[in-house]
Amino acid sequence: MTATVIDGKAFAARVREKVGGHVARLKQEHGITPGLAVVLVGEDPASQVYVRSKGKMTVEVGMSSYEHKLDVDTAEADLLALIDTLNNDPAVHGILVQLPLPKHMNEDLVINAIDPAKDVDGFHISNVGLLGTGQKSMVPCTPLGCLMMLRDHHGSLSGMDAVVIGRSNIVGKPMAQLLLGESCTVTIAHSRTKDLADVVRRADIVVAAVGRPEMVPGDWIKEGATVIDVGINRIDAPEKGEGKTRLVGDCHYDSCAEKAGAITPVPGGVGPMTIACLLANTVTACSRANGLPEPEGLTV
Ligand SMILES: NC(=O)C1=CN([C@@H]2O[C@H](COP(=O)(O)OP(=O)(O)OC[C@H]3O[C@@H](n4cnc5c(N)ncnc54)[C@H](OP(=O)(O)O)[C@@H]3O)[C@@H](O)[C@H]2O)C=CC1
Ligand SMILES: Nc1nc(=O)c2c([nH]1)NC[C@@H]1CN(c3ccc(C(=O)N[C@@H](CCC(=O)O)C(=O)O)cc3)C=[N+]21
Ligand SMILES: [Mg+2]
Repeated sequence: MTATVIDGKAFAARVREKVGGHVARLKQEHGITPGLAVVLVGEDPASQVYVRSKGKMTVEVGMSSYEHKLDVDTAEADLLALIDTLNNDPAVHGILVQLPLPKHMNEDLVINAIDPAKDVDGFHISNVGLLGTGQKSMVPCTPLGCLMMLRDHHGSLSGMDAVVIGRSNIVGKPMAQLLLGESCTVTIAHSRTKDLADVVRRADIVVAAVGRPEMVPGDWIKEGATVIDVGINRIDAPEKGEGKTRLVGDCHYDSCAEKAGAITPVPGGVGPMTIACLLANTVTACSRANGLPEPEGLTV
């Protein structure tokens, strides 16, 4: 079998178009422009690229983008003060603090200082609790993007065996919650899992969120399974020339594509959907903040 390639880049463009439509309506009918504030502490070049592309797409869909770049040695209290200002700024409907934060900061403390209604990452404990109990919340962007692609490809996921590899708070755990919400039978695997190969071989849906380049080989994949590769790993690519690099996922693409029914590529899979869902969450947050009906089809 040769897998259907799930084109996250094209899907993300359609999501952004929908977001753009809602933004235009909010402006025309209500005079409201949704705003997204992104806070970056430090100068990690990869994060800078990512923050820049988020800012560009935010503006492209008609929203206001506010970028705050803080020095790597900024005091935690100063970051908390900025978050407080953004929490109280009526032009800001979504706040994202780029992770990871420098070592001297307490990530939990910082995340939980964000107004949960503006927490477009869905990382605040209040949103985590709402998601876990099946209530309306802000849903983390990466898992939300994965779920949109899975629903689009399969329709109903009810009764499917899903294996999520990775148990981070930002990807693995919320992904598992969403799949449970779709009535999948969900297994969460991690670094202590015994016989990961056997666990993965049972799965109709595999979501890999590990951060280990090409760790999942095709022979772990059940014939016809759907593979969602969240991993973004930059590896050396001497074949492209000296000092060159390329991006790969957590799954070995070629061998997995031979076994899978459908697969997301890296790049061009989950990554673009994450950014599109960030914009979707911002327009959802803006609608809720103004007591307006939520845009349809942009959240779970
Ligand atoms: N496409 C996108 O938009 C995004 C992509 N990413 C990418 O996704 C990947 C995962 O990110 P994140 O969740 O933050 O990563 P974390 O490092 O926070 O978590 C990794 C998880 O993988 C598990 N793990 C590590 N080694 C193994 C192993 N050998 N076998 C099984 N499980 C293992 C860890 O287990 P344990 O808990 O036991 O340590 C942990 O639960 C990264 O490549 C990251 O760059 C992340 C966010 C967004
Ligand atoms: N508070 C917070 N929220 C996040 O959502 C968050 C974060 N911190 N820290 C870092 C991770 C990583 N992440 C990515 C999103 C999109 C791409 C993406 O668009 N990738 C492109 C490739 C980009 C390239 O070429 O480098 C693709 O996969 O096609 C990548 C990575 C969000 N994260
Ligand atoms: Mg992490």
